Amino acid sequence: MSRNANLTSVDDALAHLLSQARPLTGTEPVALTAALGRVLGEDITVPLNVPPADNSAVDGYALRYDDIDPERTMAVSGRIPAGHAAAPLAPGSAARIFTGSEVPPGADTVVMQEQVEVVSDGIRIGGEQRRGQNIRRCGQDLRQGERALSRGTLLRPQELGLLASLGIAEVQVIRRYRVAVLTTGDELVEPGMPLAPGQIYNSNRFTLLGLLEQADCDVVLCETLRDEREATGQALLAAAQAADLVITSGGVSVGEEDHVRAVLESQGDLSLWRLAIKPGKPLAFGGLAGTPILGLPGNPAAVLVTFLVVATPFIRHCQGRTTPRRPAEQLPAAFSIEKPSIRREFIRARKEWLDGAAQVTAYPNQSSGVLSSACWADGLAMIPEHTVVSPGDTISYYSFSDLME
Ligand SMILES: Nc1nc2c(c(=O)[nH]1)N[C@H]1C(S)=C(S)[C@@H](COP(=O)(O)OP(=O)(O)OC[C@H]3O[C@@H](n4cnc5c(N)ncnc54)[C@H](O)[C@@H]3O)O[C@H]1N2
Ligand code: MOO
Repeated sequence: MSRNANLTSVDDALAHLLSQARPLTGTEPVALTAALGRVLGEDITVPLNVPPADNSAVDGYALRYDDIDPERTMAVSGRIPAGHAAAPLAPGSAARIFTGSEVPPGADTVVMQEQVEVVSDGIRIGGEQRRGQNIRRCGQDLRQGERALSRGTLLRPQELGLLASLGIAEVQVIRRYRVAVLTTGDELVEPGMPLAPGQIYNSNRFTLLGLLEQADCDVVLCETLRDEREATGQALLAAAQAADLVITSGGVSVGEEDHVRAVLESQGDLSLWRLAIKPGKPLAFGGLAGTPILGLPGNPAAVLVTFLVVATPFIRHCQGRTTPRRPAEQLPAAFSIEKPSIRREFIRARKEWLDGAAQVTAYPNQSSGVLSSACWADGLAMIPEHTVVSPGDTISYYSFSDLME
C-alpha cells in the first residue's frame, strides 16, 4: 500500500475494503409491489412471448393487403375490442380493430382510421398503404425462452413493469444488507432532550440512518455509546454478532477516550487506520467476530464524506450491485485551493450555471464540523493529493446522488 506520512491512500484503502467485502448470497422472495430498489437474486427466463399475439398498433381496420382497392367499398364484417379473442376474418372484408386488439387470423395489415372513409355499406381506403403495417408482432418485446433479466440487476420501475408483463408477481431478491450503527461520545444527547453544558446533539446518528436507508440497508441495531472502553468492547461485539457490517462514528482518533480503534486493535483486527482523505483522516477499518467494522471519524462532515466515498462502494459490492461508480464530471472550478495537501480532499460543492456553462463552487467554510456546508452542497469536488487549484482549472465533481449509486 502506498503510504504518505503513515496515511493510506484512498485508492489503496478502497482496494483493501473491496478485497474484504463478501457479497451477500442469500435471497428472499418479495412481491413485485415491494421489490423497488432491491437487487434481483435470480435469472429470469421469459415464460411467454410478449406480446403474446400479433396486435394492432392503431385504431383502424384489419384486412388482407391484397384486398385493398381504392375503387371498391369493403364490407366491415367484425369488431375486435381489446381484451377479446379475434374471430377469423371473412374473406374480402375488413374488421374494426383498436390499439392493442389481436389481429384476426386472415388479416395481414391494419389501416389507420384517419385514412378510411366510412360509407353506408362499408369503408373506402385512401392514401398509401404497406403490407404488414401497424402490426406489433408476437414476441417483439420478449421471446419465450430468452433471458429477460439477470441476477444482480437493480430493480427500477421499468424492471418491475417488465416482470409484470411476464405475469410474474413475486421474485427472489438478494436479502437486505444488515448494518449496525453505533455513535460514540459522552457529549451526545438525542434531539428532543434538553442540552446541558458540554453536551451537543447527536447528529451523526441521523445522517447515518438516512444514508443507510438511501443505500437500501436494514439497520438492525442503533445505539449511542459512552466513552468507556469495556462497554465499547461489549457493544461492538454484540453489534458484530447481529449485523453484516458495523458502522461507528467517533472514537477513532488518537485521544485516550478514542476507544473504537483501541478495541479493534486489541479484541479484533485493525487492518486500516488513517487515510489520506480530507475530511476523514482517522477512519479505521477492521473486523470483530468475523464481521467488518468501519469506524468513521466523529466530525459530522467527515461522516458524510467518508460514508459516500469509502463505505458506499463497500456496501454496494456486498449487496451484489454490479454497476461501477459513475465517473466524475470534469468541470471548471470557481474557487481556488492555495495550499496543496498530502490528503485527497473532498470539498462540499455545488454545480452552478453561469451564462449557460457549468462550474463548481465551494462552500466557504470546509471545516469538518460544519454540516451546513453539506446542506448547501449538491455534491463533492475532488482535489487530488498535492494539488493547487486556480479558478477555471478543470476539477472532478461528483453529485451526491451519483455517489449513492
Ligand atoms: N491530536 C489529534 N487530534 C485529532 C486528529 C489527529 O490526527 N490528531 N484528527 C482530527 C480529525 S481529522 C478528526 S476527523 C477527529 C476525529 O476524531 P474521532 O473520530 O475520534 O471523533 P471524536 O473525537 O469522537 O469526535 C470528533 C468531533 O465530532 C463530534 N461528534 C462525535 N460524534 C458525534 C455525533 N454523533 N454527532 C455530532 N457530533 C459528533 C465530537 O463532539 C467532536 O467534536 O479527530 C481530530 N483530532
Ligand atoms: O478528517 Mo477530520 O474529518 O479532517 O476533521
